[in-house]
Amino acid sequence: MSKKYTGTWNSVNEHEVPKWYDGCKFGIFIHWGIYSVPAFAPRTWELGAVETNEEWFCNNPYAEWYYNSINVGKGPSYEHHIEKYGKDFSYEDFLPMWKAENWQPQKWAELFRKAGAKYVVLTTKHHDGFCLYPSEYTDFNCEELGPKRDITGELTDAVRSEGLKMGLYYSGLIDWQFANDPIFKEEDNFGNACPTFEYADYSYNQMKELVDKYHPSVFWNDIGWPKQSEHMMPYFLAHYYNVVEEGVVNDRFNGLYHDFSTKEYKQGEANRKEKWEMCRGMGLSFGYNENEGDDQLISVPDLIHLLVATVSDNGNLLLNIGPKPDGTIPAEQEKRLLALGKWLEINGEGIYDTSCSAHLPETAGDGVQLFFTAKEKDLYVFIEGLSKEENTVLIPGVKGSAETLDSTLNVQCEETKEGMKVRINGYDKEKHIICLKVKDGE
Ligand SMILES: C[C@@H]1N[C@H](CN)[C@@H](O)[C@H](O)[C@@H]1O
Repeated sequence: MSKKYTGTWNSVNEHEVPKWYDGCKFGIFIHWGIYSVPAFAPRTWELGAVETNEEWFCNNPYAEWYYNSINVGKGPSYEHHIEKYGKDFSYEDFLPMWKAENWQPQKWAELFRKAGAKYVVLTTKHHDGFCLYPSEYTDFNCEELGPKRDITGELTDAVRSEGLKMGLYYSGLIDWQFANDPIFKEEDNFGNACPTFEYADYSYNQMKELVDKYHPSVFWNDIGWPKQSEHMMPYFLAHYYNVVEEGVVNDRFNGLYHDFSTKEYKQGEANRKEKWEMCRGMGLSFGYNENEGDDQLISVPDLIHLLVATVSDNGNLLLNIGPKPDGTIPAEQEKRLLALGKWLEINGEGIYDTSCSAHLPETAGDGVQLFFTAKEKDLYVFIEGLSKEENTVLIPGVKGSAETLDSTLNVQCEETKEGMKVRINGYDKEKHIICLKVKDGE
């Protein structure tokens, strides 16, 4: 009998992170919207690398912030807009250009499965207020305008048919249909971006309709929750968990509640003692940015490192894709997803359904890095930084014998007083990080 939650903090605080979310380790974030048409942002900084002050908001690398980037009236995106479209061309004028004419949700879902992802999170309403589902509370949605399809409904069906979990993103506190003063500083707006009871009711009703229509396995709220309806938060959470027993939420609810905490690029703190999730784009943007070609995206080795380092630290990686307005996924992004999937086909046993090991990451000399995960008593050792075909690596404090998850490698082990000395033959750089399994090694 599943637990029934009531609309009190005591009740919802009994909720625990469901095992499926911890075991999944890797998901696909999708930012698709009106902003995918202009698809423009300057390539400046990773979030968290600099202060989010006026310089950030007037040189915002997030292409999905295009509305605000022209609303501030200065900076590269503003100048680009005036030059390419003219000052009388409004953000909403892009809507008829978003046709999704080549969109095949099943192809997306198949690609996500091949990438080794186990869950997906789609933007249902980003800061521009445009809804990627037929909301009862506004006609500013993708069934009435633009693609004229229920994007959320079609993608949810396709994702679930491929055996992946479907999650939904909702911009809880910024909605430029309700409050659209230009944002120059985070503290001025994020804390009270839409300060009306009208918006508080609107957002509560939309969040509830998303739960009731799509039963999302993840409810990924962004920015925060309206102060005017903070007292309603436990009611929303109780309803969500009662409707979606496996449901899980992130930590962007005014710091009042979370199942898992989030990092975004360099912003946020990860504490390996609790479940957390890293989200980022493959470049500096979530929305598709035409300025980000193949050589400006994260490399495959760095992507595999990010996944291994995140998972070994008790995190999940939510890697974003920014589709084009016609519904295709940029080739440079698809290439990286397939490369990650190929690596996971060989090494996924050391990633999926693992937990944090008692062993902390460490260096093993000659630029070799070691990361660890555990699965009950078995220990998985990830070795990064090999360069030669034949390598000898000391794994400090580890005893027993190891086998490699990559059957094309040859591994010999020797027990020494410092730990396990492994000789690895047959390495080449296309293998990136390799993984050894030490039976009963945890
Ligand atoms: C996942 C990211 N979250 C930030 C807010 N920190 C958004 O401003 C950004 O556009 C993206 O949706």
